[in-house]
Amino acid sequence: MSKEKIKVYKFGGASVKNAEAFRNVAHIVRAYGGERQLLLVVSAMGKTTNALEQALDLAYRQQDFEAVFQQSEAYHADVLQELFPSPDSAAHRRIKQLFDELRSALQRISSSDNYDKAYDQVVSYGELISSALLHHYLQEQGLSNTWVDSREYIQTDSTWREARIDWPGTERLIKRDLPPLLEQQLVVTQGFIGGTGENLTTTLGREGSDFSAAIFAYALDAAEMCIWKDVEGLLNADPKYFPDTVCYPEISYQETVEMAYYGASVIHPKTIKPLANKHIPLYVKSFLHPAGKGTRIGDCRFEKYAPAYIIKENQCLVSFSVKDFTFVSEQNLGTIFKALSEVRIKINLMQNSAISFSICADYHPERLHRLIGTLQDQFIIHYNTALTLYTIKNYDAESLNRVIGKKEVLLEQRTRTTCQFVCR
Ligand SMILES: Nc1ncnc2c1ncn2[C@@H]1O[C@H](COP(=O)(O)OP(=O)(O)O)[C@@H](O)[C@H]1O
Ligand SMILES: N[C@@H](CC(=O)OP(=O)(O)O)C(=O)O
Repeated sequence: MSKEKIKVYKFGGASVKNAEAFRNVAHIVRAYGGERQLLLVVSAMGKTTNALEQALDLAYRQQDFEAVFQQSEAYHADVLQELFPSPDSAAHRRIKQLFDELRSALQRISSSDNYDKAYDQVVSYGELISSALLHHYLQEQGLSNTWVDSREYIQTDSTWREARIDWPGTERLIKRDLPPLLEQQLVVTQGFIGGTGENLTTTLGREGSDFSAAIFAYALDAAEMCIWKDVEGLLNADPKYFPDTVCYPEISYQETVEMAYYGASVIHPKTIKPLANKHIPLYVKSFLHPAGKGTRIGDCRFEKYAPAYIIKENQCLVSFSVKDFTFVSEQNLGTIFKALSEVRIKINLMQNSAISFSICADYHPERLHRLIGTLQDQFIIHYNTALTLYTIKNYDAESLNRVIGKKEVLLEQRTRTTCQFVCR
């Protein structure tokens, strides 16, 4: 069978948050996935990744992580119990084994370990557990499938927590093994995680499962990919902030990548490039209303899109001034960029004047203090926190007024199509 027939479905945390959600996944796979070879990429259940981060923090500080661990274990046990009433099923044994491994991993952590490396070894269990559950549940429902360990396929370097993909190696391994498996039956694998040449686990960045699915779709030359979400499709704003959103029936890769880059959290920003490079359409659909049309993202072009509103909270605005009133030079900027990269602060917006340079970034107190420590001898540094970055794409007077109104604007930037405001 041709590879053109392969389809990749990604199910995020919200779509596997309880037993009912797992039943719904089985329904979607049966009702909509049938005519093609299907790869399922799944994230950790509900808010499991946050819980594992909390357990890791406690373990790293040599504090008691048992309560957090047991809460997560009990959450999974409830779902397991509802899906597999018999306690001696293979699913129960496998999940118990994974939680035992996770507890040992947490117990082994010492405060002298590399935190980011330990993070990847621990937090990856969320996806290992959810994918094992999905594998057993689909199996039990008569949907035969193979569980595949994505760490053996998504090959990365050891940039812990934000691993970089070895594209040729990853593509070779996926192409070698997965098409024959997919010809036989469904394949279930994990989002978010990869592996190094030394068989250590890495993660691809928070919310990275969309990206994982796109990597598989790319390497498989899939016919299409679909991410199943709790919204109707790609909307012109997050419905958690705006009551009257509109859903784009069709939108271009470029428009989408820009929205994701500016912070539309519905799609991980790295997802689009691999798909666009191979012209693989991406569907965003609702797992709550799977028969809905959703959004098709692809090679299309429209003159006029509805204004899109993107909100990024918990921002900080940092300004660097040169101490002796000389201009901010390329050399100074080079020093600042190098320090930002070292402490892993990503710039969301930047602006310079004659003697100062400002950036807006997600607020990570510990990273910011390390940055200040590195640069305070050379620059006068001021910062504000608790700010919000508003981006309006395809703006007009009405949309600007709607969002900014009487807010206090600390920094503003406009192009012909996009407006950005950092507000208190
Ligand atoms: N432009 C947008 N269109 C649709 N949803 C958006 C948009 N911007 C932000 N969101 C938010 O993204 C959420 C879905 O993404 P996410 O929670 O990451 O899904 P999952 O983790 O299940 O994959 C929605 O519930 C919605 O609040
Ligand atoms: N579980 C990871 C990866 C991920 O992509 O999750 P989700 O698909 O639920 O956003 C996270 O929470 O970051």
